[in-house]
Amino acid sequence: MKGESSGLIIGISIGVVIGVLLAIFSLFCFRYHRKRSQIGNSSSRRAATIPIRTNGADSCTMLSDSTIGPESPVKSGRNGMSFWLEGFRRSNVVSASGILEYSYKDLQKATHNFTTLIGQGAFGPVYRAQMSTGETVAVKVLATDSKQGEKEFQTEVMLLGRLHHRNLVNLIGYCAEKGQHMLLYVYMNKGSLASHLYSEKDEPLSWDLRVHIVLDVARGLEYLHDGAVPPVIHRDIKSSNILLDQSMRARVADFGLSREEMVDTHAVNIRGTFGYLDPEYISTKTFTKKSDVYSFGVLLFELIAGRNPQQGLMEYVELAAMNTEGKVGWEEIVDSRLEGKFDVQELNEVATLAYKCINRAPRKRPSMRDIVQVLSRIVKLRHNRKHHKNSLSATAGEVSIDLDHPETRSQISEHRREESMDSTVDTYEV
Ligand SMILES: Nc1ncnc2c1ncn2[C@@H]1O[C@H](COP(=O)(O)OP(=O)(O)OP(=O)(O)O)[C@@H](O)[C@H]1O
Repeated sequence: MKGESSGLIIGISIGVVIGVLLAIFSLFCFRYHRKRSQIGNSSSRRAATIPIRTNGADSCTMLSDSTIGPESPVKSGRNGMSFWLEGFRRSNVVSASGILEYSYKDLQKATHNFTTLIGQGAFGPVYRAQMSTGETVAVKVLATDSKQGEKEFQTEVMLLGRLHHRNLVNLIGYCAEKGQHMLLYVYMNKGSLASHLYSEKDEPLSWDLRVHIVLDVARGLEYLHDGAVPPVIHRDIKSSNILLDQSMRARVADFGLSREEMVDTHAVNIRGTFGYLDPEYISTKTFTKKSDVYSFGVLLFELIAGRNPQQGLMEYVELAAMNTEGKVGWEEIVDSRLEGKFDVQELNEVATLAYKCINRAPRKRPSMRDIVQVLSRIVKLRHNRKHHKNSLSATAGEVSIDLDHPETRSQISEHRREESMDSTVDTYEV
């Protein structure tokens, strides 16, 4: 009898242990499958929502974008299992939009307890963060007292999670913890275009570089207007929202004021920055792609004249246009820091384009696609001219070159930088 009851107890115990083990095993399987299907959904959602342009440039951009770091969901998402394990190791979670979520603790460490301030925007401070992977990123902390913070945050994560282009400052992660909202962006280590235009300590930007920069900006905007589905209007194009990377390639930043066209065509308040605002928008309160084109036109004139639009740039432009009828003779407004080193024909072509962008009638303004075509053509012609000149001097062949001379060395490195830019422009060509 005693033997029977102890046998029963042992049997029940074994049964319970097996049951518990089975339960743990099935829970593990369930979590594993759920995670995999989430990853699958997230990558298929990305594939469905990230627009692919007819020329394929953006799909290529997204996959080959050099700034997409090792933590990029795009890169990691290709291998669901390794991504899941990696995510676990780093304690980063993938949000619904496919953007990585970071913990407050990790960001606190990466910014040395938020002491690495690089700037202050309307929505709060921006810090440089050194991640444990070695990657440097910019962390924008949305001010907690900002009324628009919450909405802004949600809009940015949702929008930027699906927007990727080599000429946009792409969002790479976010943090929503301890009542704080933070956005992590690709770090642009040469700072803003505005700082280069107006800082005394920086070398003045050359004319050639200015044209490359506006072409980069135009491509970023063209993607937002014509590549993204639904289209995105930036709403705050200005020189402080154009950031430059190590090789002085430009990207459009700060989508704090971006809205999807279909969601918000009739904003109640005036948004944007004084000096860049489309007068038509101010009178009708309706923001369209052509309002971005207007701001882009102001930016073009800002680069030509090296003058701040908030300090009478457009009055200056209108005065010059009275003499030129908007077509030629724009030399008189050129930035004196260029010291006359610019191509007059290029200058007049860029200024004529800028003048069309700021036309009072929005329908008379070109589209961003038209603008990209005009600027690409200018750069391509310059490239051809240079090649022609180089081949002529090569055939002449009578110049002896001292490779050790410092001036020759600096000319060679400048030439290499231009060649690298020109070759990138060629791959951009529509
Ligand atoms: N990804 C980034 N990489 C490097 N620096 C950045 C980055 N993002 C922002 N910054 C710097 O941080 C500063 C603040 O940027 P932020 O975009 O918040 O505001 P802003 O564009 O200057 O002003 P506003 O908010 O009024 O548009 C700027 O000086 C900018 O140069």
